[in-house]
Amino acid sequence: MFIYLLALVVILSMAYYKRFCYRRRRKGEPPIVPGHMIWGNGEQFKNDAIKFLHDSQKNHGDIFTIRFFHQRLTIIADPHSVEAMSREKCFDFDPIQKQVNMNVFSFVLVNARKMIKEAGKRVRGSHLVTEMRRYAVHLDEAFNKVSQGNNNKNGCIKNDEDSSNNNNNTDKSNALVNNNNNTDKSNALVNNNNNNDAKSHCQETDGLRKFVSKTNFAAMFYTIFGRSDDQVFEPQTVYHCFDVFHRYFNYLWLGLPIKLFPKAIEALTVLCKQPSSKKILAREDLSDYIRYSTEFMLAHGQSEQDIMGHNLVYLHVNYNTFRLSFWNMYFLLSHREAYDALKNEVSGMIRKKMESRASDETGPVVFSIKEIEEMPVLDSINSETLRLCSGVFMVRYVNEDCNFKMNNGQTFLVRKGDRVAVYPPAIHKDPEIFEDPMDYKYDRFVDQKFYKNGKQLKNPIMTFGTLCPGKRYAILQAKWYLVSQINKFEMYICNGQTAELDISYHGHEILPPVKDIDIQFRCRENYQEITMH
Ligand code: HEM
Repeated sequence: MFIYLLALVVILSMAYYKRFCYRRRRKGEPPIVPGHMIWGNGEQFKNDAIKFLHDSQKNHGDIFTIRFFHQRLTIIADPHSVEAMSREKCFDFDPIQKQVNMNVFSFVLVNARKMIKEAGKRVRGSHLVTEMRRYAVHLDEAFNKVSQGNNNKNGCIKNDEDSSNNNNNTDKSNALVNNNNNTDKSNALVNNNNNNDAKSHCQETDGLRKFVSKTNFAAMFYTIFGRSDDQVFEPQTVYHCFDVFHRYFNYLWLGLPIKLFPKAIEALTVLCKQPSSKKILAREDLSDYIRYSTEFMLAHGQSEQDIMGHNLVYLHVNYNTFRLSFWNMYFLLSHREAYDALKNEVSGMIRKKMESRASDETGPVVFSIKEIEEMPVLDSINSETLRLCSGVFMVRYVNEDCNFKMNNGQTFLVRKGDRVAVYPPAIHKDPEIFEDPMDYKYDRFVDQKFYKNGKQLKNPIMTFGTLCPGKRYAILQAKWYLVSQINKFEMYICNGQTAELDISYHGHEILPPVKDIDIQFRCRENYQEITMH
């Protein structure tokens, strides 16, 4: 009996292998990277994705096919061919977007192409200006709220008088300065940054990630959905539930049933406790994106559950901006030369604007979107974070057998039903493109061009793929967050703690840290109020 069972198992395994895993390379197809009989290249990828892809590129060239179980992925490793991949008609993003909507958030978006195209306009042009203004206001409120912590009941006070009143934490003050070896006393923006002053100011302790969630994520959340007194669908609850839910994202995306993950069900149940679409639409300060998409979905007969699913997808894409802001802050705080360079850039601009003011002019100093976008140090800092922290695959489904022409003129046959992908993290860490690619260099992108095989890269940072409609909006929010943060707060990492990227999240646009780190912060004295128009 045992022999028969064993024979059956062997026959079934061979049939599975032949049907799903075995493939003979056809003439003209990209080389196949050898892997395990059953799970293909999964383990090599999991152990060290970047090394595995760099080695495969060295051994097989700029295009090759790998396999995760039965799923084949043709990797385009040549950065110059990304544009061609993006333009290729037989490579389709829709099935990928449908897979996320269905497998992770349980809904199908009707007339998805039109909706995404039109809704995407709601974070560009004049909408971008409106949304950024809203974000700046919510961020200010969030900053005031965090600075009204245990020690500083008055929040951010903009004058000298608070210095003696709130001093009830001398020990921490000393620790704060000593731990971080901060020697900067260089300009007005940070004129209280030395031991004596530190003693006379109160500060708060928190996790950096927690701090960014209470400020950046909260401001994004209110910008998206408007303000409300909802007890469940509010930033901190949603942030915590997303944090749990995201741990299972890759499994769900690949099609594993959510029933296998009780914690994901628990988190999703809370995330779905949203107000009705009618209630959300009644909010005057609702974002243009959610207003448009909700009205579109209602007009196409979609259910309340579908609309909730879409709201979560939108929060999910925005969550990347929160992760980006965490890393931006972390790198700044752990590289004081970067911190000081940005601080000087911000204070220099504020000073210049103050000097050109009429003597009776008061109120916040106003930055335009263009000014924020054109700050070279800020731009480089943000690009460097995007380079180091992205984990995303840019994937397309192959909807028919086709010949794909690489940038160098070579043509390869790609099979219907496979997927093609670019893996930006491997390009971002290519030592031929970026010198010392594993190092953080805050000014790496200041007036620099990047080359591969002697040819300049059009887009050295590919964290947003080619399709993301929110790229400019997300970058602008992340930049404004840094400018406002550095203008308003002093912040230090406690006891030289370090944060590590959690590579088990590979596939997510921006990777989260393995764990949070402790920070101390306080509101600057005499900071100049700023705003964006
Ligand atoms: C740091 C923040 C963000 C990152 C890193 C990011 C990254 C990405 C990436 C890699 C893709 C796939 C693109 C491709 O394969 O070519 C994508 C798609 C998308 N992103 Fe973003 N994104 C971010 C923020 C946002 C924001 C704020 C929005 C809000 C509008 C947004 C909306 C979308 C949408 C709607 C798609 C699907 C596009 C389509 O189906 O054509 N993203 N994003």
